[in-house]
Amino acid sequence: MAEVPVLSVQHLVKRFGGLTATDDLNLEVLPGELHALIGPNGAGKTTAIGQIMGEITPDRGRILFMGEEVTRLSAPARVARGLARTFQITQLLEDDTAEANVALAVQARAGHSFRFWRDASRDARLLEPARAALEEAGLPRARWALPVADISHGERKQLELAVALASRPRMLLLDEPMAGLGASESLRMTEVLRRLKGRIPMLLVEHDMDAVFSLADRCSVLVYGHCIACDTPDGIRHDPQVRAAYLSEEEAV
Ligand SMILES: Nc1ncnc2c1ncn2[C@@H]1O[C@H](COP(=O)(O)OP(=O)(O)OP(=O)(O)O)[C@@H](O)[C@H]1O
Repeated sequence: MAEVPVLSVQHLVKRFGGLTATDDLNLEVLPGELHALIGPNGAGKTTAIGQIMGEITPDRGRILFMGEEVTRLSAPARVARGLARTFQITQLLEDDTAEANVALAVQARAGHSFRFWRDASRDARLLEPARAALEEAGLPRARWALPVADISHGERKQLELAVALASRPRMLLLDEPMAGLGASESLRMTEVLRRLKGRIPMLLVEHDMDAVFSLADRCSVLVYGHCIACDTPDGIRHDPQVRAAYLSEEEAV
């Protein structure tokens, strides 16, 4: 029997006025798969993630998560089902410590049972899973107690990954985790994602082609909101249509 995809996007359409940002998009992420979503600037990658998370309402089409339709569910309801995302521009509480940011995310997942705990950063029941998530995201221990404002851009990206992991997701949507990182920070993030690979299915939006080609099981290529190819990294690298539309233009291969 064929595997049920973790995520299935079917004939998705989203228009902003006269602009079709998502144009009959079909996409499947299989269990354990790291699936990259690539394409030129403005191709509609972030808009696709927004619709999968329930932050943007599609005009047409369906989204299935774990075989169940979620198209009309709210974003919090999708998070409760196990979807989590990171952002292109990090969204963290600057004055709180790295650890407290993750502890708050654990608290949010725990919901009502922690309603009366005011200080998430002091509760062992929150700190333990928070530290496990920080470990998984590869943030060095020495940085955990620092305010977010005092850590580097690369460390923020790792922290944001830890925040997403704190909700114990069944699937991760990563919107440009390497954006703004230097070469060594990108390599570190690539290694972190490689360690997560296989355990959590991931949809990775990323412009860093070295990272994409070394991590992805399959890549979908988006151009003007439409998927023009879905293949293994090797297949994508040698696809003439993809090279013409995207890769050769960016001199990525
Ligand atoms: N809220 C909005 N209102 C109007 N147009 C929008 C809105 N959000 C996105 N767009 C447009 O939709 C298109 C797709 O944008 P999107 O941010 O999804 O692309 P992207 O592939 O993620 O780009 P990048 O790689 O630069 O992040 C762009 O032309 C963008 O200007």
